[in-house]
Amino acid sequence: MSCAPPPPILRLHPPSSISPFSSPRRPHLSPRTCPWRLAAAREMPWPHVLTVAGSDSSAGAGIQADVKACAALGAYCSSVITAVTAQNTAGVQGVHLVPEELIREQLQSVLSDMSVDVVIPSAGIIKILCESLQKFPVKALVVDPVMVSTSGDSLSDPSTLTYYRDGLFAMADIVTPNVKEASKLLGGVSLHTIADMRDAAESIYKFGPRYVLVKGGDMPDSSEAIDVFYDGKEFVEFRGHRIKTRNTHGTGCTLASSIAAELAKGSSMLNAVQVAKNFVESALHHSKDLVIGNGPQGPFDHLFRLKCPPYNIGSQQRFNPDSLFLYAVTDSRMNKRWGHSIEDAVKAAIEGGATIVQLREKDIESRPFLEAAKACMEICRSSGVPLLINDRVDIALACNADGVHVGQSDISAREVRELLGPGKIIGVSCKTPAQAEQAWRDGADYLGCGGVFPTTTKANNPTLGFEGLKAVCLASKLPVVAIGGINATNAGSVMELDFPNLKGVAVVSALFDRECVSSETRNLRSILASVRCLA
Ligand SMILES: Nc1ncnc2c1ncn2[C@@H]1O[C@H](COP(=O)(O)OP(=O)(O)OP(=O)(O)O)[C@@H](O)[C@H]1O
Ligand SMILES: Cc1ncc(CO)c(N)n1
Ligand SMILES: [Mg+2]
Repeated sequence: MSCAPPPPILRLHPPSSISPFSSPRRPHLSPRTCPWRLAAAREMPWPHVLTVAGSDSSAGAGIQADVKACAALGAYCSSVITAVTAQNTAGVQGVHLVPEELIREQLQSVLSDMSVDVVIPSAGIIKILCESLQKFPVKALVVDPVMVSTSGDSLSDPSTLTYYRDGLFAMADIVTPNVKEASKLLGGVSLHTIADMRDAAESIYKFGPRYVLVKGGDMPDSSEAIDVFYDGKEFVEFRGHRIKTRNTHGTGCTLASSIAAELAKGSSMLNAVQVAKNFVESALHHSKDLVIGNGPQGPFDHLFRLKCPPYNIGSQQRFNPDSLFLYAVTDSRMNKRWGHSIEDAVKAAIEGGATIVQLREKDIESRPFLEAAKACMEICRSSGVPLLINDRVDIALACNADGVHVGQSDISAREVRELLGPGKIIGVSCKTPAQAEQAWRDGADYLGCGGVFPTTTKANNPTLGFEGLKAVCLASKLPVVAIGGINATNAGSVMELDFPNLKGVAVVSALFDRECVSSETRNLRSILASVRCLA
């Protein structure tokens, strides 16, 4: 149903895969002596975390957890081993430190060869670390002050405390003690309540890190797992469901390396912590009945998503908030009115330059809906445009859609995330800052905010106006797409609002309640582009 010659459309290319590199005997390199390094970095920057930590023979914590968590979240993880521990699901049986000279050599080997974004350092190597980071600066340091494991075993000698407090913390972007570690760092104060955790975060902040996260995984008698975040001014409580399982060995290491992976990928600190917390919770949920070892505390499966059907088919693109620029939302009644099939309407919207598509089909039976969704997936995949399904998680799972959009009365984003897993896009319709806050806590990727203008698409939908849109945008760190009554006449004025997280407009009738969907979309896209360039 093309009505005019199509102009070039936006194509989002999936990242290509990482190439193997570095033989074990390659000499130390410097960027000056290896020009191919710079060229490769420009073509394919790959998020890279270096963990400096101990090996855990049971492979649930330490280096092994870091490598698995980073792999699961799409970052490369190199490792400098500082200690070899003998441990299993019953506890820690032995710790043997690696000689300082060999730690120095490992650091030099990795940092001289690879572009590292984020380092997770350990205590006792501050001097060597400072020397290395002067030569090879990185974006961030995530310090997990490993002293006491969840099993209650000590993993460090008493001098470690001083190393952290008087050295490493001042260099850290974030430090992530558990409650027992926070207590030790503060001379043995007892931590029983959220208020105690806040006080502890405030006191630890004075040692010099930019952010503190006091983890509450080991707080007894709580139905929630609550971590307290402090940025020097404000506190944020990260609340998650407490998963009933024995398999919590390595949650702390996993949380720290997941934060590092997200920072390496370019996230802000708050988002990195939120993604990391959601990841740990999902991993525990999917591993709650796993039986590995005979002791009281087992490991969990970091790569749980490989076993979930939606993830093992092809490679998923990461969500790019810029794809919200021109968001086309279908409506079967409108398609019927104009004699368009869903597939034709989607094809035409993409031809016209839609950057993301949502199938919002309220009056269609499940089977024809799934068939149309599968056909639309093919169209969208081949154009690099993400396809989301409104509300119907079952349809999204069955057609392996890129995500789901839910409203306030649909199942929550947190539950959708449990079903879809961490790789999919989840959007939530929000009208208020409180709803936006909840969506962010539930692990949403973006917010749909409206109706900005009066609309006939949705009955009984209060109009928020620019003020309501502004309140939601300012209250949230998530990307926002404006929706409701947006058309060629008013779209420019929405984009002119220029809130940093307002990424685009979502449109139903101005695209689909028209004869020629592609030319309407093209026209709207050029209006948006005249106000704001797509980054
Ligand atoms: N049972 C659970 N259910 C959900 N989340 C949990 C659970 N246990 C821990 N967490 C979460 O895991 C993360 C790590 O917290 P925790 O306090 O267990 O760290 P840790 O004691 O340093 O871990 P470890 O020593 O086992 O590596 C936190 O975000 C915490 O809220
Ligand atoms: C090696 C190592 N590092 C960290 C932890 C904390 O869980 C552990 N148990 N083992
Ligand atoms: Mg713990």
